[in-house]
Amino acid sequence: MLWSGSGYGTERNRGDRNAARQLDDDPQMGIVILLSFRNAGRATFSKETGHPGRDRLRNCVSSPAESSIHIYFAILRVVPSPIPLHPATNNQLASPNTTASLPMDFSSILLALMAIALPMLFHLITRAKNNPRRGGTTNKLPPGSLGLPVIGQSLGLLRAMRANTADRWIQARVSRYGPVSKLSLFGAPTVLLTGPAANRFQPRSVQRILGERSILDIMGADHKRIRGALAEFLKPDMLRLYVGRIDGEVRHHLDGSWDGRRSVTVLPLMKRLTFDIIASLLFGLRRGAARDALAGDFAQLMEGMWAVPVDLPFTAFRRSLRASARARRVIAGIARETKGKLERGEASRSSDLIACLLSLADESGAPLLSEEEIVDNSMVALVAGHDTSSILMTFMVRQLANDPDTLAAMASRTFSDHAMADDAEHDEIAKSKGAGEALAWEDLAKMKFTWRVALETLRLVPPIFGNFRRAVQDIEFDGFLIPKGWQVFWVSSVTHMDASIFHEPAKFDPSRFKDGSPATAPPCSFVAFGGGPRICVGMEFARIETLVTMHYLVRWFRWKLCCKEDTFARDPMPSPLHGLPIQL
Ligand code: HEM
Repeated sequence: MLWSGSGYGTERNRGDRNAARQLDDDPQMGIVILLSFRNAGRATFSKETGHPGRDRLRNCVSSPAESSIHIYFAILRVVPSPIPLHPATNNQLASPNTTASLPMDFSSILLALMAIALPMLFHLITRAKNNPRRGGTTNKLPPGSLGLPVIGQSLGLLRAMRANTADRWIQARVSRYGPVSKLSLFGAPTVLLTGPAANRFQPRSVQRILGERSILDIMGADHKRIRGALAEFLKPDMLRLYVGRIDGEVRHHLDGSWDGRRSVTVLPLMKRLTFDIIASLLFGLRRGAARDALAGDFAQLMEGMWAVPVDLPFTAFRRSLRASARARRVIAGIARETKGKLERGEASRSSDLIACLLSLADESGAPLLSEEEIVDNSMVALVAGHDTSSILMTFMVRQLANDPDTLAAMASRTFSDHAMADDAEHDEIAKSKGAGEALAWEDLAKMKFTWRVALETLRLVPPIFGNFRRAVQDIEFDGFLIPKGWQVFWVSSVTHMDASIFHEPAKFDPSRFKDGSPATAPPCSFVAFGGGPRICVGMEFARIETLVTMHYLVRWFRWKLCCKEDTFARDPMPSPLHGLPIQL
């Protein structure tokens, strides 16, 4: 529950500078956690080699309270944690050896001392302010205990996450204190909220790796302007032009990386496929060395997004910043080239995202977005777009491996009963196409059941664990006060697994999305794509690439899971055991 930034790591490092500054300005800042998005729950704690895991977890929070959280995690970094490795993954906790490999120079020692002192001070100040005997606001704060200074309930939660029992951990709090409760996490006072109503807060974010002018970092009119610009390209009217190009990427990928193999590992392949699709559509990058290099840079960039934001040699964060700088140079170069092409009439607004953004002008005819904004938001779209859909498709493959009825409703159960499967929607569509003919927009409209399967998969395993919001003013929530400046965090599990909203919530039942959304569900109940003014702007894009990919997968392949143990971890994005190896 500590990762943020729409789950793309987009907020992890945000506000590193601001955080410390704002903490000074306002010692009362804290975190509010909205437990309304699914918390599938397990954070892995990794090697100190820059692998995501613990590094990721410790850095994803970037709020006014973030500095104390980062410092808290710095403690975990220099002091070996007593918490054991979760057996289900290869990820390891930092051992004394791995910590010993850290450069324990003066800055590390200073960091460690600050790590201990600042959160404690912060905790004590906040506690004092909230003490009723001192005229604080405790009487309006929710029930619950802040626990021990600095540590609070953090270790209990972290342990639960690593054991993939965070859902239960949270549910236990809800049973004990009700839907709104306070606790202390990572050195900051925190409020847990549950229910659809909790999904309606405004986010804040700052992002170091993706740039300061990204949609994730800005608010108000600027957010509207940039969102409007991205939506211009990501709207259905525009995307319908690209179904053929996506179809080409999918078929090329399946031909090259799946066909003729006896087994494949799904998650990394899906990541590469979604990267290729998005690089092609957003940047017009064709297959080849430039695209491969950018894919490498993005993989490195992603690792650092969940790393401690300490810009020192050999850290994942430093590597990520460097990869980000390289990627930005490439994108800036593409933007310059595209500008030239637009001027010479060799490209049009609909060529790709960059051409579209460059073509937009305000009422006075001036460019709507600055060059920096174009680069930053292209970076966001690339990160946001490929790390999410890839997870959705991976978990659909996992589901279909053990769910022959769902598979049969999508395509024939086996290749041999093909002729009998008249009602299977992908077989129906295929019958209407000529050999090798690409799918078209109209075909996607017929894939209703497949999209329901996707939505149900997203309900059970939302790629985005949650996101941060910040109270821009004092808020009354359910009779309790969320003070201005407190960070608010929503997670999806409680809402998605709420039996009063989703009947038999643990059951995989695509029919609950028959009309596109659960018939009786209140607004903000299905929140895999978020909700409100920050709802995912790439939803339609995700729908298209998912449907096209699933069409060819279920028509061309049958598969079995290789691992007997069918588990997944939150790393912090959901990640099936060993990346989901399957036998084809
Ligand atoms: C299955 C796939 C996807 C899922 C589950 C997903 C989920 C989300 C979620 C939960 C948010 C945050 C909403 C909030 O804070 O309330 C979000 C925001 C966003 N998504 Fe997606 N997303 C997906 C695919 C995509 C794709 C393909 C793109 C781009 C091509 C994209 C671009 C964005 C952007 C730019 C935002 C920020 C919107 C804003 O702040 O106004 N997403 N997404």
